[in-house]
This record gives sequence, C-alpha cells and structure tokens, in this order.
Amino acid sequence: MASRCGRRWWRRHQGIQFTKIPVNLEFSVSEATVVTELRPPVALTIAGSDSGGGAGIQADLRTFAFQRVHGTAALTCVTAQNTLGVSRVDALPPEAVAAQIEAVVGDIGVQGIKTGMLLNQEIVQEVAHQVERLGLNPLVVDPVMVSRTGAKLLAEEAIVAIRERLIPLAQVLTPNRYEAQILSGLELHSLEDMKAAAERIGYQGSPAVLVKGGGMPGELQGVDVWFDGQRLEVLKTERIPTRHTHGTGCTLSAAIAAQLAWGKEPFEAVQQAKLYVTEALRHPLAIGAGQGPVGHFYPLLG
Ligand SMILES: Nc1ncnc2c1ncn2[C@@H]1O[C@H](COP(=O)(O)OP(=O)(O)O)[C@@H](O)[C@H]1O
Ligand SMILES: Cc1ncc(COP(=O)(O)OP(=O)(O)O)c(N)n1
Repeated sequence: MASRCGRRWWRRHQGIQFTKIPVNLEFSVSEATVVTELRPPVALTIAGSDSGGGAGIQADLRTFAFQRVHGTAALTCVTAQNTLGVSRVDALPPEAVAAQIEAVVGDIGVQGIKTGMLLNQEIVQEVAHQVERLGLNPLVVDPVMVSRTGAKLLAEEAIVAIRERLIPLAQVLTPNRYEAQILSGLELHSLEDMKAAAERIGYQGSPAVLVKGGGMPGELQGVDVWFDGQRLEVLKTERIPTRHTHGTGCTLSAAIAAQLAWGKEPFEAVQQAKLYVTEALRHPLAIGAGQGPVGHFYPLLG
C-alpha cells in the first residue's frame, strides 16, 4: 500500500485522477453467473528458453495459445539471447528435463508434443527415453542445430543421438536447410535438392519430413518440401521480404504439434501451421537492433 506522501507525489507527477475505492466491498455472485469450463487439447514443448522471447519455449507457448491449445513446457536449457545473437547457454540436468515431462504427462496429459533446442547428447537421450517410456505421440521433432544468427545450438556429438534415438520416434521432422544438409549429406541449392534431401531423410526412417526453405536463396524462402514415404509435395507461399524472421522454425513446429493435438492428420497440420507462420512473418516485430521475431499475435490486430 502506497503511503499518503507517496500518493501525493505520484498524483503531482503523473496527473492521474484517483477514484475512491470503497472499503468493505461486498461481492455477491448471482445464480445467473455462468462459468464455462474448457477442456482444450494440451501440447507439450520440450525446448530451450530464449530470453529475447522470439524463439524457443516463448515462441512455442505463444503459438500454442493462438492455436487454442493449452501449452505446457519442459525446459532443456536457458539461453541469454536477443535479436543480435546468443551470448550464453546453461543446460538443465537431464533428470530435471525428465521430471518436467513426467509432471505434465502424469497429471495433465498431452495430445501433441514437439522438441526444439535439446543442446546436448545427454538431454537428447533422456528425452528419447521419456518419449518411449511414456508413449508420447504425436511427436514433432524440430532438429534445432544452429540459429540463423549462426549460434551453435546443439553439440556435435548430439547429432548422432538425434538421428538414431529421436528421429525414429517422430511423426513429423522439420529440418531447415542447414539441418537437412547434415541429415541427408546433400548440399541444398535448388528445389530439386530440397526434394532429394526430403526423400533421403525420409528413407532413413522418419515417417514424414518437411524440409524448410527459409534458409534457401531467393523465392525458395517461402517453399517447403514434404515427403511421407509416398507423397512428395511442395508447399509454397510467397517470400515475405523481412529480416525479422527470428523464431520461424520454432513457430512452425509448435503450430504443427498444436494442430496434431487437435486431431489433424500430419499433412493437414503442416498446411495449417504454414499459414500461421506465413501470417506471423507478414506482421514481424521490428524490435531490437538485429533480427526481430515474427508477430505471433497478428490475429489480435483486427
Ligand atoms: N522470408 C520468408 N518468406 C516466407 N516464408 C518464410 C520465410 N522465411 C522462412 N519462411 C518459412 O518459415 C518456416 C520456417 O522455416 P525456416 O526459417 O527455414 O526454419 P528455421 O527457423 O528452423 O531455420 C518455413 O515454412 C519457411 O518456408
Ligand atoms: C532457445 C532457442 N531455441 C531455438 C532457436 C532457433 O530458432 P528457430 O525458430 O529455429 O530459428 P531462427 O531463430 O534461428 O531463425 C533459438 N534461436 N533459441
């Protein structure tokens, strides 16, 4: 409670009008008061924190909310990050990651899961173990390795664990250009290269792969390639001319997980998610001195 002197100071300096609030307010709830209990689908993100709020857990939870899904989170690491880059990363112990997953799944239950930045081999292995043990699905694996600003987000030795332990458990895998090159062993310069990489990664054992084009040259920036063992599809939107693309990959994979939590089929989930990320890119946040985040809350803009 502010002191009298404090209140006078505040009034003088801010010119704010104060309304006298009656003491002993009696609240009465009429019988007509309606409480609407909701039972939304629940999604879980297993990812890192981005202090700048553009990617990672922060982007995932906002995306879940705009897909009308309740978002839960298991934090893997904490990054000190802004629009200019990553200055520090602190890992959580794998047991702490496991405990968060267990806490959410054991009580609330989840209908859609995504993994993002897993940082090191121990965390990748623990997450894969929990996914298997708890039978978590449908699972979207965003194999986060390097940010667009060039920061290394995954230890070298963890790539093998992602490939061998986690990818086989995924319903949808969403590598960007750089990650698709590592997983396929191919160089990606053209649409044909993206298709070849999607097929090669798919045949390595992931049910469905979406090779994302944000890191490709020119118009390919709005183009993604889908391969699910049978269908090879090109998902194309126009290239959005903005440098504020931070968090596109996190947003896309979170939106896919949310759509899967709603019961959508994987390809339809991907189509819906791409619409969301494209509109978010069309309303980017020009904050900070570098690469700002996509605008998750564009649906509120009217
Ligand atoms: N400039 C852009 N214009 C249109 N779509 C884009 C653009 N940049 C990225 N995307 C889309 O954003 C999604 C995430 O892709 P990408 O940026 O490659 O992922 P990541 O953030 O993991 O590198 C994809 O659907 C991609 O096509
Ligand atoms: C904590 C954290 N997680 C993931 C990323 C990478 O974000 P992403 O959306 O894949 O892509 P860019 O921001 O690199 O375009 C991150 N930077 N931090």
